[in-house]
Amino acid sequence: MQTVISVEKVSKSFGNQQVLKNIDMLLKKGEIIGLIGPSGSGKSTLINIALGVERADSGLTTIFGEKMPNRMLLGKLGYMAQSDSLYESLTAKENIEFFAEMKGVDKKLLIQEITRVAKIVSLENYLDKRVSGFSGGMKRRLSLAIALISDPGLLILDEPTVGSDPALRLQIWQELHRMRDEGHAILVTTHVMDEAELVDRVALLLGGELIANDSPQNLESQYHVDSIEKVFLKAEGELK
Ligand SMILES: Nc1ncnc2c1ncn2[C@@H]1O[C@H](COP(=O)(O)OP(=O)(O)OP(=O)(O)O)[C@@H](O)[C@H]1O
Repeated sequence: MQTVISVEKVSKSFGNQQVLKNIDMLLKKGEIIGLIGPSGSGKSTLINIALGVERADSGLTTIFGEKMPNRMLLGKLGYMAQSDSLYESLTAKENIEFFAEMKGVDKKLLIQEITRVAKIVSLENYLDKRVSGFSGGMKRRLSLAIALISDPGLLILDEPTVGSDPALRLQIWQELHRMRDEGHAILVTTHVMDEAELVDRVALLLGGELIANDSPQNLESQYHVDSIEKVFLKAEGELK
């Protein structure tokens, strides 16, 4: 399978704090990787380095075989950051429209595309409402809708389901699985351990190192436990 994100021997320090130590990670087409780790373990830093927003001290990262940042790749990539960057004074529809135009979506297909992505996150009835009146969860969902514009080959989602209720989480995960089955590559971070059971591979960052990188089933049998939550606790030394 084609490699979509390649991270090779990446290290990064902020001052004298080493956040990432010699990280290797591959994300392939048709695969969902769940990047998990305690708060402050470097998940966002690793994503920012892969996206070319942050510079690694050493090592090499590529996306679709190209060094980032690379404008040519923007249309193939959907990114949802940990904090929403939305235009509060605009409506949800105007926000999606703005980003869709930036991504070069054909004007004739714009309405169809807005409706498609809004439906996935159950915001189709709020399209004409201003974002300033949205709850935190609604803003997360709008950010996810924006990341899904033009069905990108790679999705990078930092905590996509924060503020979503269980039914909506299920709907979002069904959509992620559908995209994966169609051959998209997805990198997702989450603090919700139930969600880590739904990925193809769990990448566990701890103490600056990727201490596990395998399917949820393999990790559970390796750690002799029955959930990823327990793998996580055991790896952290909390569970005997
Ligand atoms: N620009 C920066 N300057 C200095 N320190 C930074 C910077 N960015 C991140 N850090 C530090 O690097 C560490 C990793 O941060 P990062 O945001 O990557 O963690 P995370 O795993 O994404 O956390 P969370 O789960 O809370 O989002 C933290 O200790 C953070 O304070």
